[in-house]
Amino acid sequence: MFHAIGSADGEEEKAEEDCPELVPIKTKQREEKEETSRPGAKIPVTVITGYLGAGKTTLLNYILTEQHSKRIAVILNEFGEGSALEKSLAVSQDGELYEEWLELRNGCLCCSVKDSGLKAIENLMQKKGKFDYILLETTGLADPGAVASMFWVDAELGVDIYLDGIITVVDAKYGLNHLAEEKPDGLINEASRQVALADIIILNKTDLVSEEDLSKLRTTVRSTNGLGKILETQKSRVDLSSILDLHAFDSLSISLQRKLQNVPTTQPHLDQSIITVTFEVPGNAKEESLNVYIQNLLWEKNVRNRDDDCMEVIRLKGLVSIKDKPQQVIVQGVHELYDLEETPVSWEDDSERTNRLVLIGRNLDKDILKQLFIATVTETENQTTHFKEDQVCP
Ligand SMILES: Nc1nc2c(ncn2[C@@H]2O[C@H](COP(=O)(O)OP(=O)(O)OP(=O)(O)O)[C@@H](O)[C@H]2O)c(=O)[nH]1
Ligand SMILES: [Zn+2]
Repeated sequence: MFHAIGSADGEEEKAEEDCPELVPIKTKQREEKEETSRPGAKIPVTVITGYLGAGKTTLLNYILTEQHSKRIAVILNEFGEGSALEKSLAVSQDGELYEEWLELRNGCLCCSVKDSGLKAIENLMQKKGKFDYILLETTGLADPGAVASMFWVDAELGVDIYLDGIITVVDAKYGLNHLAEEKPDGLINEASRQVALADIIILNKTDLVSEEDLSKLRTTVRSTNGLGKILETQKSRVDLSSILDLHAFDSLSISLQRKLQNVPTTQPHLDQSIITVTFEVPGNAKEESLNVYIQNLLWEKNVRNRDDDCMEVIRLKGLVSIKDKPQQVIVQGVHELYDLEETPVSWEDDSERTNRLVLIGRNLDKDILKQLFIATVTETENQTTHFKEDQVCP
């Protein structure tokens, strides 16, 4: 795991008292299940994000109340203003609001937290054996990158859990407005950031829009994130198997190569919008050179496009060939964090070795990014004038 100094410190320490103790409602059936859970197995965490009111809690409530065979621990974000559903979930037998772990009839656990989900997860991990999956809802304005980074950086958590994927719920009616919103400071708006980071994008509330409007939204979302899978729902009713166990961040995603091959470079659909860029460069890269390439983009931020705007990479995914490594290597990046991980798959022969990268972000120029990567593989000087070592972007 590589991360820039000072990049992804969590806002921990706050939610200690939010999730004190589990309400014990033990059943015989549950105890039998506990015995069957494998000791030492890592628990997947799926982060659920999406703009205010998009349908995140609706999705979690659906999962909490539906009958399924999974034992899922759900961490809801702070109670929204007057959301009846959220409150009803958190009401105890004597009608008082609780902020603690509740064990539900279908095997799920539930908790609501105020600030960072990190403490809640630490508390939750003490109840190991009672669940096999964690779903975490972020607040509507959250940058899911920060939440996702938390699972990468926190080594103590890392031994028990892993980030399975990021789901972004988009409001079909207001999603386009949210995506087009211009921030006065020129920063990328939250809605776009959330879509850019997603492995799964759920276009929810399709009952409220015409097929024409839905199609516009679909096109815009696709142009932002060419990699994520798009699902369409009403009341966030989605087949659980299509959103869980994605292994989006680890080397178990063996189908990654095939998946990456089908990702096209997209055209911007909104001013200043985020796009997806993909390219392939044959050959091997030295590990150090590859690190420099990625770090220039994610840390140094000294790569610019033709208009001299800084390239901002939000998500990076790729399959690369590293010199002297027989196995294919996955590269994953979220904001300033990235990771290189060997897959169990070996390159068959040298002629097959290639690097395929997918970058999602703003001001990206495919030709420049590719040219810089070719220089990385061939170990030639950076010919491009768009690489400015001494000019760091704000
Ligand atoms: N018409 C319609 N309404 C929906 C649908 N899904 C959710 N809603 C409603 O939209 C409102 C917001 O849903 P929530 O699930 O609370 O949204 P959220 O993303 O958790 O919202 P915050 O946590 O406040 O950011 C609720 O009143 C839901 O009942 C849908 O498919 N169609
Ligand atoms: Zn909510």
